[in-house]
Amino acid sequence: MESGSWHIEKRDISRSESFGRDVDNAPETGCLSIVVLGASGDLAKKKTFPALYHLFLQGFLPSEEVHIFGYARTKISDDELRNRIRGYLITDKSASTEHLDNVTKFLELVKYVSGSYDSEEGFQLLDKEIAKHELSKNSVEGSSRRLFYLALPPSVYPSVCKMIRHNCMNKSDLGGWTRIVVEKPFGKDLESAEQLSSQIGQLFDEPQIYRIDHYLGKELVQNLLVLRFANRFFLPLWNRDNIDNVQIVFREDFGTEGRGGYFDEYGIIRDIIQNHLLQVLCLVAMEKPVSLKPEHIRDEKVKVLQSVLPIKDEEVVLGQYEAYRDDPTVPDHSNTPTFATVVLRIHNERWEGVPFILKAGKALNSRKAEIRVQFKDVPGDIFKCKKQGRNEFVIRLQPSEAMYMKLTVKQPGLEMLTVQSELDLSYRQRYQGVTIPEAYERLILDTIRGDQQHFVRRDELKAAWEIFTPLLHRIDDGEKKPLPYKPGSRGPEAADELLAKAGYVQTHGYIWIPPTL
Ligand SMILES: NC(=O)C1=CN([C@@H]2O[C@H](COP(=O)(O)OP(=O)(O)OC[C@H]3O[C@@H](n4cnc5c(N)ncnc54)[C@H](OP(=O)(O)O)[C@@H]3O)[C@@H](O)[C@H]2O)C=CC1
Ligand SMILES: O=C1O[C@H](COP(=O)(O)O)[C@@H](O)[C@H](O)[C@H]1O
Repeated sequence: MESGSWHIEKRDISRSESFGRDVDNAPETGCLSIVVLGASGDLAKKKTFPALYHLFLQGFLPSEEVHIFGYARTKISDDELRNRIRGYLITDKSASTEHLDNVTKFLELVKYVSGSYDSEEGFQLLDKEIAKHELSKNSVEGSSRRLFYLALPPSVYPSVCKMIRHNCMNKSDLGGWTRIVVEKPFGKDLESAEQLSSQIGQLFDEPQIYRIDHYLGKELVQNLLVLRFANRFFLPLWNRDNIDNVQIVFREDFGTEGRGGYFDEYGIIRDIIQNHLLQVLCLVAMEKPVSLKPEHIRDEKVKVLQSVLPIKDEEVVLGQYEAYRDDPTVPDHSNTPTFATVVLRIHNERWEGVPFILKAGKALNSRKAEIRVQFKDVPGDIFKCKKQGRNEFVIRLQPSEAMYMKLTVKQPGLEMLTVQSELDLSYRQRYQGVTIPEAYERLILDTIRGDQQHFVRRDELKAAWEIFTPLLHRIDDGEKKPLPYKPGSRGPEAADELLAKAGYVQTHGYIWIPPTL
């Protein structure tokens, strides 16, 4: 099979082979209604509907049980919504007839309901449509499952949740369920996030709320626990005695591209660092959980977050790319950072003194996300090879998923010379023909299965906002200003200087090249 193409493999939705999944959650069948609120938006068309399509293809959304509803204010017909979605599912003009047929079958499951986010009428109509579908599938009252995916700006979460609670709940607690999925950014600071949490918490119980962070659905992020706790050689090395510094990096080689209005309100720290990168940090730094049960894992993540010390001003570099303000939806005097490097310090026995450097930026020179663990120098270096670089363990989240270990070896030949090389596990090469699922696909499947392991718990979210709120307020008040940088560059030079000050030693003359097949 070609790499990147889809395995069309019918699977039993209730069959769960993953570790750590609660047995209580096991077989879940019955009529399933998936409602995408904000169906007219960017996330819905780019991520949510394509993820649902791929789940459908693999047999996780059987047409005899499932119906998908799009809901938004825009007045369009079922067919107009279907055509919009079709455009994102069929990108290739030479798509096979099988692919076209599959898309058509999938789109037959999709219906559109138009209504506002704060009026009963729209949601009553939605409820009527869901009930009609449930009836047509002979669902017994109380055994139907309703999943509401809020692909919406957070400002409308409270009213939408209220409308769902009052008008669209699964009719009985016997059997079925009602769950809601909420997107980030969940709030703008500690106070607003807590307020949002209380508002939603009054309407839904915590097990019904799925706070999605799509980085938790990425293959190599999901691999972190296995890597750390199922491999003997990482156990003794993963601490302050051996590790000098850790970098968690997100780079994009494009700017805010049509999302300037949204982005300017949030900035790179709220968009990427406070959620995606911090979640990755938790998995890199946490202690071994008692088991793989979601609550055990999330307990350990919260402990890491609560051990993070207040961020020091001198350990932050902000940037804003030139031309960012050319976007007509961005104010002329915007102080919003599109780049940030922030050093976090974890005050516990394992990590005292080890900087965790979180770096994220838009309009940079490349697109990639990775974790770079740099080890300390070898004591008593008889080969005098320190200059060639330190050992590093790199986990490349995207693109070209890989993990590689940079190490020093003898240069092949007659001379006793050392050289930097790597032990390389590149997924495309090692797992040829294996399709790596999209993060959203995995996470939506988890919500259907009732698995909260890869979702953010309320106390986790609170601890995350506690770390960044003071810095965010200083930026919002204009006390801390971003430095300009050229689009297509590495970001402000001051960020590299901060990296060096934090202890990162760059290996010159060595570049890892992903192997080609
Ligand atoms: N787009 C992306 O790549 C990502 C987005 N997210 C998050 O997902 C959520 C949705 O994002 P996205 O799809 O980009 O957002 P959009 O701005 O595209 O909004 C989605 C839909 O919500 C409705 N809407 C927009 N603004 C308002 C408003 N002020 N009041 C009421 N309704 C409004 C519109 O539908 P209508 O007018 O038809 O009702 C729109 O089609 C957000 O929380 C975002 O942060 C998370 C990760 C990535
Ligand atoms: O959440 C977001 O993520 C995307 C990047 O996601 P990725 O999976 O492509 O790495 C980012 O572009 C967007 O600004 C942000 O809201």
